[in-house]
Amino acid sequence: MTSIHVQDLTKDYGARRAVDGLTFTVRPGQVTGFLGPNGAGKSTTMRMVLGTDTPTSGTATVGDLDYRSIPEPLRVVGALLDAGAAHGSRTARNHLLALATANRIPAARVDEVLEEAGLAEVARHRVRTYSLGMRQRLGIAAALLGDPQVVMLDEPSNGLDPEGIIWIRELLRRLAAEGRTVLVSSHLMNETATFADQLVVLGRGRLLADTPMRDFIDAHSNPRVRVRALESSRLEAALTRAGHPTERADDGRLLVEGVRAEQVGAIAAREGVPVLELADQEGSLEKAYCALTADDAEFAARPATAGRREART
Ligand SMILES: Nc1ncnc2c1ncn2[C@@H]1O[C@H](COP(=O)(O)OP(=O)(O)OP(=O)(O)O)[C@@H](O)[C@H]1O
Repeated sequence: MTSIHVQDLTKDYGARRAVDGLTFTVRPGQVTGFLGPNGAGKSTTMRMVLGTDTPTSGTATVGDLDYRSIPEPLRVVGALLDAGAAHGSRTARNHLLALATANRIPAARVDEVLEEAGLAEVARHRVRTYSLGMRQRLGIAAALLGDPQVVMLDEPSNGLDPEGIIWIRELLRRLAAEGRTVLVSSHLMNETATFADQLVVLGRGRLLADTPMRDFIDAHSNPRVRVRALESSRLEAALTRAGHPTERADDGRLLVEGVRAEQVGAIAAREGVPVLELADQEGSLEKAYCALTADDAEFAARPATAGRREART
């Protein structure tokens, strides 16, 4: 089993520290979402894993090996870092054939990945005629070419249409189910929530979180309950007396912040109010992410009066 190990990794570009003492491990058999505001250091970290950037200090290895020392790297690590990497005057098929030859991958595999990426019909078209989404699919096809144990994709949904986004989601889930190590950066939180098991979150080059996605959402969201009752006003009054002020949703349901369904159910029962519907509202990854990273966005618009949060998990 091959993991990605990042250990005390730091990268300076002149006076700018892009990655700052990062340590985390990306494990096989799950999809790890790699999140962080613009400029947080995700791409730089991925480039150091791939050996295209050299760390200022620390290490980034794949299965304990420096990427540059892996003899046929595409067979071990497949990566999409820059969808514009294919030469425009080449056909997609020739682009992949060149990569396959350099890594002693059979040519038949080229047609397999073109098929898998939905590009079989346009495989003999020049890459310069491709849309952004098609280039993205080609980059993903290239990443899969060597049937690698480790797959690392930087913003794979970029430019994809809704069908492409579903394709990517299913592909990532399948790669993880096959026991591969999958690291995926994204700015699309709702999208990430559909495929990630684990999250690594950066802010200004530092590690803000490395945790299962469910735990991350629970830790950074307030519990909230939605309830529909026959005598809403009576329940509302009882909840307020118990220290749980309510809000009324447009559909007449009550929304109660900071409690669990069982607490609301118990109060309703004590009050003798018949409850028609009662549910905990799941926190969203987007809200949890924004709560964590609000102060760490390098390029965020923020009100002049915004103060820094004291506590951070
Ligand atoms: N080649 C480079 N030369 C100088 N500075 C760089 C270089 N590459 C990245 N940086 C800087 O390093 C920081 C981290 O950038 P990086 O692209 O890794 O962030 P990111 O998290 O991938 O951002 P985004 O989500 O916008 O892609 C930024 O401040 C960026 O300007």
